[in-house]
Amino acid sequence: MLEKFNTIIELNEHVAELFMQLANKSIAEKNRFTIALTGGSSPKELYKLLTTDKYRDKIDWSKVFVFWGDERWVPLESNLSNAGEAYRDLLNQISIPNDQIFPMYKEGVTPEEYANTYELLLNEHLEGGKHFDLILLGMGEDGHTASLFPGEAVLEVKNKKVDAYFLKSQQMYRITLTAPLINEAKNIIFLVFGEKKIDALYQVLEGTGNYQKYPSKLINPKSGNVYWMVDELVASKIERF
Ligand SMILES: O=C1O[C@H](COP(=O)(O)O)[C@@H](O)[C@H](O)[C@H]1O
Repeated sequence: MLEKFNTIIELNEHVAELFMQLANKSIAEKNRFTIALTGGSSPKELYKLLTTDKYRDKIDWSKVFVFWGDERWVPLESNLSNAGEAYRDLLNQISIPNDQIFPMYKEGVTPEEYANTYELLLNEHLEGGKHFDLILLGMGEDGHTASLFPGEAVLEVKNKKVDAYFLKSQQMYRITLTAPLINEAKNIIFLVFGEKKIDALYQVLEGTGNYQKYPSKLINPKSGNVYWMVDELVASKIERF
């Protein structure tokens, strides 16, 4: 489902409403809500919005279990840490038990070891060991999502839920949910806006390039919903509007 908004403010309001509805529905039905957060710049305003009076106390955060879609292998104090950003913008402002938050980073272990541990955490906490209630995703200017980067072997991984690898182009380790696991989610929300991503969005949604070139093309949930939340500017090449 592709939804276009005149402004990024309207887009974030709409996503915050949807987030609240999905959380409340899931908590009413099964007493918990499992989410994977995204990093980068795209979710910043959404996270802040969720801490405002309009949303903060309308979600029972004590029933929310927070994971990440991907992470740069850096300590949470680093300004490159996706988890660190989410703590600052959202998690430190809400009443959520600390043992329900699972950053994708741990001091003293290798990224590969922690990918295996994270997989066990997912087995334990997700419905059926694999179904997130909601995964938030961003998309880079190169069409990557989570840490599924163009041309990387991680794009072909089928037998793991979480993978870690050294991303040469950025000279750092990345850890990420794999595409098969992401596609088991009940709901996926992509947040994509701004002029710099016009071409990537067009290529992913309407272009002929394959997923090795535009990894976001891998995201196609088996039976869940995928919402592409875009602003007018980024969608300017998309013909279906
Ligand atoms: O490296 C990453 O980039 C993507 C996109 O970031 P954005 O700044 O363009 O929103 C992000 O979704 C991912 O979590 C992050 O690790």
